[in-house]
Amino acid sequence: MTDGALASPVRDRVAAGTFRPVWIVLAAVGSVHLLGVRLPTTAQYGLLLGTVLLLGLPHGALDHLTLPRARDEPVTLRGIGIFSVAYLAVAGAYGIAWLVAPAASFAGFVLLTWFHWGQGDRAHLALATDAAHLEDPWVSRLTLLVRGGLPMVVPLLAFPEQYRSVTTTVVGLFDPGGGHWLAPAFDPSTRIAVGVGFGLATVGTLLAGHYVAGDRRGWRIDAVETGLLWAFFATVPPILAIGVYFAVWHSLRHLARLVAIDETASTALTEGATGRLLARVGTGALPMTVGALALFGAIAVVVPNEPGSLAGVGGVYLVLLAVLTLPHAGVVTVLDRVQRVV
Ligand SMILES: CC1=C(/C=C/C(C)=C/C=C/C(C)=C/C=O)C(C)(C)CCC1
Ligand SMILES: [Fe+2]
Repeated sequence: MTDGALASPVRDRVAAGTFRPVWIVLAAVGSVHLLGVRLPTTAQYGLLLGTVLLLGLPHGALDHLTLPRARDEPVTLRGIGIFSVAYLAVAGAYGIAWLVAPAASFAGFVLLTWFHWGQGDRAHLALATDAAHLEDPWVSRLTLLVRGGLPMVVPLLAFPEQYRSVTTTVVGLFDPGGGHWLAPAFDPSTRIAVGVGFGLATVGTLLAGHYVAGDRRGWRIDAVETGLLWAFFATVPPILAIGVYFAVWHSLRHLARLVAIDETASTALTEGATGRLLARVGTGALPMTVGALALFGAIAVVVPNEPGSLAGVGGVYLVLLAVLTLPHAGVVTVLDRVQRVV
């Protein structure tokens, strides 16, 4: 067990809710696609936009409460005020970067997500399982690299055209044709090299984990999930795949982590009081979710080229996620240290 592992009744509930049911959802979506079913792109964007309310935005809307709760410190109005100003300053600086250099900001967004989703998965493994293999610092870093890379790299290998179209749409909000210098990323030779490299990193990381900790349950869960995510992102078109993953994988795991450090919520969880649990999480996340929605509207107005389609609105949403994820990943990085995940 790692230092930060949760108390066991909470941990068992978190594990029960975040592993198997979510694997089933991904496997079901993947299987339907293997049978040849395809959702129209607008429906895929619609589902991605559903994460505005469905777990996605709300998962970051508790950031202002996260560190005080993790450190067992009181939440004060003054603390929230200072936190919010700093948070918006970081988000705002990244927003300006989007205006100045949209293509580089997009590339930065993919790398930021790679890091952040990797750190999220690593923490969940460390906290919800006996992931002894993560106690090795190199296996821990490599696991972040592999887990975060799955949603960012595998779609590039399997669905380069949709990847390119999302890139063009998002960058095009700022500068039509501005995604030009990202074009080499979509060349077959780049994709083959990235695919081989990432495949080797995946296998190498799992082997190294097995080597340092043996065939333990936490490692087996890691291996099963890594295989499942490879298959999922190789099968399901990325706008849809990322929408599903963002809600039921990344956000659900993060929210479960926050429930575990909130006594009111974790008591409701262990007592099976679902209504009370949802009310607690929902009321906590409501104000900042509303704030994020206002920012969504503001970005739609500020981008130089007004979004003229559902894809454009989806693009604005991705820019919103980008600017919010920078300070959010900062909070999670500190949380990882407080909970001794790293
Ligand atoms: C939709 C989509 C993409 C990127 C999505 C990203 C980067 C989402 C990030 C969300 C975050 C960081 C949420 C907060 O945790 C790709 C892979 C570029 C191409 C295909 C479709
Ligand atoms: Fe997150």
